[in-house]
Amino acid sequence: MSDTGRPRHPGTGSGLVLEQLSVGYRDSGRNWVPVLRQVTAEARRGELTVLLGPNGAGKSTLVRTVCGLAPPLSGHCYLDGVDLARMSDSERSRSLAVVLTERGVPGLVRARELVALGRHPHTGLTGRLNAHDHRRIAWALAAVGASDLAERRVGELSDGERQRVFTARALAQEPSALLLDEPTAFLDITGRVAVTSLLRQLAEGQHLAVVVCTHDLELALRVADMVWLVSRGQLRSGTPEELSLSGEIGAVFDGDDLVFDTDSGTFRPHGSPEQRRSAVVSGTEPAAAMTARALRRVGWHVPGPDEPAPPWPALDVHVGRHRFHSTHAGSPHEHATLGEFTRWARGLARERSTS
Ligand SMILES: Nc1ncnc2c1ncn2[C@@H]1O[C@H](COP(=O)(O)OP(=O)(O)OP(=O)(O)O)[C@@H](O)[C@H]1O
Repeated sequence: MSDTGRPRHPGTGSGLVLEQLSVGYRDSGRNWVPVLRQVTAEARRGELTVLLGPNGAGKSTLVRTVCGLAPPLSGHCYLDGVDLARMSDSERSRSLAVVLTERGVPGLVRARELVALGRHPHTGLTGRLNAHDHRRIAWALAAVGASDLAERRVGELSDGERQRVFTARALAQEPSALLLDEPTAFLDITGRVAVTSLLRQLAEGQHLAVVVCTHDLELALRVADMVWLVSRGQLRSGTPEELSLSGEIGAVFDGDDLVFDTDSGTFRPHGSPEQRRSAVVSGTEPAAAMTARALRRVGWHVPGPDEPAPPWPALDVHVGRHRFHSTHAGSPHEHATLGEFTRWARGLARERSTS
């Protein structure tokens, strides 16, 4: 029997298990339309599992079903051997914490108060926090490196800081599994690397099954223990290397402008030299504008303020207050001065025009 007193499913271990699960949505005629059919996969405790797939593949529909916001059309989803569909709402909210993409936050709430909401499934009807609850809130803030943000108002936090606080709220629930939808969506390169590494550490350190739904393909492939790849109604699971070598990542994501390079495990633009040397620059002005200018001078194609950004830039640069952060072929780079960065970018542009 499980901690909740419910029978465990014999074939399932710890973590989140999808078994022959079909998920879908209700159309305007109130009929259920399947999006993913009979998928079977496992997200183990201690591991970071990344849910990937092109737009419209069914990632959000799967997340909604696992969270209990939509019923499975058939099949099961088990958490630590217990069928989530058979859990009460309060049981589910104690075991499974969900961080959805939330931008509309009551700005006046302090970070500590927001994290305290994570204790709600444990505090009973009174909602009164005891010493254990307070310890757990402080622990959750510390676990995401946000103790110094505790008394700050949530509305004043940066996107990256806010993401940490929402993750702390989920951790305060003391869940067995953590499910996050696009946790890096509004972050710059540094923030994306930091949040992804944090989730990796939490999975291992807290022995949680962490499932992250993201479009951040290259970063995901670098840090994921397992990938759930959804496309055309199916889900394939495997390590990033397995899915790269089998050609499944390429089959799903290769496009007119982009090809998956199995040697490096990253995507590269193919086609015109402009695509191969396309760059985007964000960050503090006027340094960002000067950086774009330096990049153009050494051979990069950087769109002007009124031009659309390339969907898959070969070089993604963020100009911080004291450093230049960039991502090229999935690897982060850092330079202290614009001169140093420009020399590095010039070499890279030459490489990319000959390779
Ligand atoms: N309520 C709905 N009504 C109509 N179509 C829906 C509904 N919910 C989902 N769909 C359709 O189901 C498919 C899967 O949608 P879903 O949002 O799960 O994809 P996704 O992988 O999360 O996409 P994205 O990466 O663009 O967020 C899409 O074709 C979508 O249009």
